[in-house]
Amino acid sequence: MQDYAIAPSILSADFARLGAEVDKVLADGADIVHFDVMDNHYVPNLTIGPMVCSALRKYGVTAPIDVHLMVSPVDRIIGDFLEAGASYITFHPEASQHIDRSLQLIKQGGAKAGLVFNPATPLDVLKYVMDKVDMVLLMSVNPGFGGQKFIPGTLDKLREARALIDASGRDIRLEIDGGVNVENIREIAEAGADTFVAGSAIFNAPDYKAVIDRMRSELAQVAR
Ligand SMILES: O=C(CO)[C@H](O)[C@H](O)COP(=O)(O)O
Ligand SMILES: [Fe+2]
Repeated sequence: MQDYAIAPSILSADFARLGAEVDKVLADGADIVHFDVMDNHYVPNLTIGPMVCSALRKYGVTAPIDVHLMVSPVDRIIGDFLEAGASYITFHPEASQHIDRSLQLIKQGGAKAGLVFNPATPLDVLKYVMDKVDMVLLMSVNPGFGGQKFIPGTLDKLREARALIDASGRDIRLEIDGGVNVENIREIAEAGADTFVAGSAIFNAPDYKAVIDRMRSELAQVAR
């Protein structure tokens, strides 16, 4: 059985009660905290930064924190997130002037590094940096907002990314972000994803555990 991970996006959590929300979703079975950083420049929205990541660590969160950077420029914020306790740091290749350098900054700081591909961004650059990547994140919505609808063409792109990752022989997670829910998670896993970001599907539901349990039972039925 594949090692599937469920990563609730705290973008849809109640920010006024963030520590309690993160505790709850982890106690309810989540594996990873997905942390969306938006700068109102690379994307048309503004969210949270390294101080909030650091506050979650001080509050006692020990689970992996998966920092999804939707910021430009990328490099000058990486050090702050390394200090703040990020486990994964991913960024969009369009937002970095030097993709290889940004990946190295993350890895030299002791975090895992990843690249994020928007729905219309080709995977081309991946082959040049495969040896430095620990995570590939495919966006299944245009970045900037939670609660959007999954773009179906992402399934073919997942299959393409899965083939590249398998051919590399490296231990690289394949994460999907945007519009993931109980109804589509199985099909997404069958296309090759192993890490599932879900914001509104979990945090907008009255019972987080019920949603996560249903996601896991869908994943247990994935055809291999
Ligand atoms: O990166 C993101 C948006 O840019 C979010 O992680 C994503 O949209 C999650 O929210 P939802 O599951 O509601 O689509
Ligand atoms: Fe995200």
